[in-house]
Amino acid sequence: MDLWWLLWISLLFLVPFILMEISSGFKFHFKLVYYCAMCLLLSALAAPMCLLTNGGRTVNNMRIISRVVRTLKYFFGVRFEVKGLENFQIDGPCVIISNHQSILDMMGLMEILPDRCVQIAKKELMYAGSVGLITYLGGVIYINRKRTSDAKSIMAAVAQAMISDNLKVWIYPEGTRNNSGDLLPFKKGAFHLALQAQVPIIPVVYSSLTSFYNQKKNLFTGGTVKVEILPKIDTSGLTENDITDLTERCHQTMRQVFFRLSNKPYESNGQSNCAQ
Ligand SMILES: CCCCCCCCCCCCCC(=O)SCCNC(=O)CCNC(=O)[C@H](O)C(C)(C)COP(=O)(O)OP(=O)(O)OC[C@H]1O[C@@H](n2cnc3c(N)ncnc32)[C@H](O)[C@@H]1OP(=O)(O)O
Ligand SMILES: CCCCCCCC/C=C\CCCCCCCC(=O)OC[C@@H](O)COP(=O)(O)O
Repeated sequence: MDLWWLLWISLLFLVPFILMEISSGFKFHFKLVYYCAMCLLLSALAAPMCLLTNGGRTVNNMRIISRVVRTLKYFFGVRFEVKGLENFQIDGPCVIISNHQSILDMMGLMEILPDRCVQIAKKELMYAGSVGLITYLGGVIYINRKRTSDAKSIMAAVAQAMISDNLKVWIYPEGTRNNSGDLLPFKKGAFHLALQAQVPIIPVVYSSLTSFYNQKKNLFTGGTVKVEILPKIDTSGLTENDITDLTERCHQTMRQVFFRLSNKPYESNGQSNCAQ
């Protein structure tokens, strides 16, 4: 008899827990699918607008794309508090580096995207249906992360194009999405690029998304993202020998701002600053 009571009582607690788990997991995955579907839909809407306005692949399409993608935040209850927009107001090209936490970052990217700015993306994105098409039309530069020599020669060509076409280039120096609540070590491509083109670097930091978007906890609700555009870092006169220092300096600065914006105490003994 005692055993039966125990069983009933544990069921009383277990069933709602299991149901809650299933439904929150379901809700999380449903929302992610909804997000991807919205990206595909908005890209499919933006593509003909780009083609009709600008005819083909050009950075001018980024204006249309950013305007369309900015509507996404209203569907997902995400808000942005932006500081330092004036730091984007520099004449000529530059390399913009920012932290990359999830596919939701496309909203934060498009929220503040300056004029004449293209992004570096993994080549797999080209095959993401209408999203692939819109990235192509916007002039996104694709790299093959599995072939360092290819990636390097593409980046060298980008350095030339930045100068000749007056382009800003947006790079996620962590090289992959990272929702760990810290920054990954930085890869050096962005810094080589800035030095080769002799252009400044503008760091942009987004606060941690983990309070409202967390894959481990199946959490995806609405929330506010703090964004800070930091003052430019000059690279004139620097040489290849300064790359490691420069990478480390940018990583440290951005990591401090990341912790501050995320209301977390700064841990100075975090991950090594440079990718090995
Ligand atoms: C609604 C729809 C939305 C619409 C969205 C539209 C917008 C879409 C936005 C999409 C957003 C999508 C976002 C995304 O898709 S994020 C994923 C793709 N992006 C990136 O990976 C960018 C960051 N990665 C890098 O910068 C890497 O360094 C690259 C990729 C370049 C190479 O990486 P890899 O792992 O292969 O090599 P390594 O970094 O270990 O380096 C190895 C060695 O080479 C040296 N080296 C490196 N580079 C250069 C260079 N240029 N010249 C000379 N040397 C160079 C380097 O110092 C090192 O040497 P040492 O120092 O050890 O001696
Ligand atoms: C007809 C073919 C249909 C294919 C459908 C593909 C489904 C994909 C649909 C929507 C994707 C919406 C994603 C928005 C753009 C996200 C860009 C992005 O964040 O890429 C991740 C990349 O930064 C780093 O990748 P990894 O973390 O290294 O991995």
